[in-house]
Amino acid sequence: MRTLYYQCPAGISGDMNLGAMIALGVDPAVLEAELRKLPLDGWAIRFSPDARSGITGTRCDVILSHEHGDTHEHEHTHDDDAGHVHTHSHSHSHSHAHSHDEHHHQEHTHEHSHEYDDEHEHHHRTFRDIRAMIEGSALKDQVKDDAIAVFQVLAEAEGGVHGLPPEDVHFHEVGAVDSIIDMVGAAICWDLLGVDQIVCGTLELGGGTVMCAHGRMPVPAPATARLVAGLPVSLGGTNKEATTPTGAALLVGKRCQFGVQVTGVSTATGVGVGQRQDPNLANVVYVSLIDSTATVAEPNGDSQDVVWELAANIDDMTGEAVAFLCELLLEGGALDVWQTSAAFKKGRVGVIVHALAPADLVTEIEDVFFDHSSTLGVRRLVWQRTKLERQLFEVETQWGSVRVKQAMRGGKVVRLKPEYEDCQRIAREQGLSLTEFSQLLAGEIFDFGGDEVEEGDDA
Ligand SMILES: O=C([S-])c1cc(C(=O)S)c[n+]([C@@H]2O[C@H](COP(=O)(O)O)[C@@H](O)[C@H]2O)c1
Ligand code: NI
Repeated sequence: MRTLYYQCPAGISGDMNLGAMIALGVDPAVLEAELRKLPLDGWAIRFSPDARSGITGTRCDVILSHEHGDTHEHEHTHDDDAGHVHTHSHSHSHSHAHSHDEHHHQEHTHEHSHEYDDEHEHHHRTFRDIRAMIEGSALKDQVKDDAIAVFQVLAEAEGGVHGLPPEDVHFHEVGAVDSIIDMVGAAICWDLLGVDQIVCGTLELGGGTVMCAHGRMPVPAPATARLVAGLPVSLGGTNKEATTPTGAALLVGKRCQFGVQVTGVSTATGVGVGQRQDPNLANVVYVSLIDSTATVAEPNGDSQDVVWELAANIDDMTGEAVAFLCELLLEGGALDVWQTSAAFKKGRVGVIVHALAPADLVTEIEDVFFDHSSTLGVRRLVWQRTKLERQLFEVETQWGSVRVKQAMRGGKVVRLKPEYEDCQRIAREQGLSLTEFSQLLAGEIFDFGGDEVEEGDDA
């Protein structure tokens, strides 16, 4: 299970997220090659080292060129307090394409005076258009699903604000090419990083007001406010727009879990730098990749990992039904399954069924509990586990082949255990009790020279 853990004390926006993804290790050339699978022209993407309030990280700039043959960079600075500060001396204005302030543009002056239909040239897009474009591309299915999901939640939020069905939401700024790149780019990066889930602590929204196509609006902007309803947020950490609708949609659309515990090994960290210098707080997002299945080597040669214990109280099932449940839990990938006896309320005597689950199978094993027991709830507990190094060997004995599990500590063999299934098979064949056979075998296996064989992880 690979978790992307977002810390957003200065909020999040689409470009901050992409900067963090590159800082985490995504190859910018691979990201760009994937993005080129979209039928979009007139854009380039640039990543550069930068810093905010002394915190270094990666900054993302999406550079747009006009679609009418001009090749100059389309770089605007938008200051959310001052409104649009860039100057266009030519006649068109394309307010929809101006992502404000945080959105990767720098001040510029246009000297030319061409005329064109702004709505047409800049392709104002509905959510329906954007979804069709993504669906029709050669992107991976997982990427398409995530990209559409993040646009979907944004369309629902914008639709709620403007009184439109999500399909018909007209993505003003958000429909601009740079926003599509932010959203689809995020989906590509999550896929490249092998992310299974994303988790976030408290999300800072910011404060003050912001200028956009609707005029001056409060922060959080109405779409952001809708997106974060029900989530743990903080406000007023700065008087700027900290979390944009795009940033919030990325988290919500990817079904981010807020405030939950994450355990595992931190394999990479990345800092994404926002466009704005903010005197009140470092305008960056911190993202860590946590691998819950990774094993950490300890100095003494042991290794550590994390396992989950799932448990359910069962007081109304037959012994046979409980045994069947335990079998299915093991078949479902539980590392171990055991029962403890307990007396429950109303004088009911029953069992607690415990299953030890690797981090990447917690949901599947929980499903087995719900599908095959009468329980109404499954408890979860995370354990840090120290593991001895283990090997499984096949040993040729005078009675046939026997698998033997060997545990090592500090380079020495500290346990040797023949596999029960092999022992009972041979005990039957030889007409011996299990104890008798085990004693006969003991003499042989302490001096074996077997071949290592594959074993599944177990408790
Ligand atoms: O132009 C529109 S419709 C618009 C709507 C809203 C709402 O909340 S509704 C907000 N904004 C502002 O535009 C910029 C860019 O946002 P991105 O998500 O594209 O980064 C930002 O300041 C929004 O608050 C625009
Ligand atoms: Ni809007």
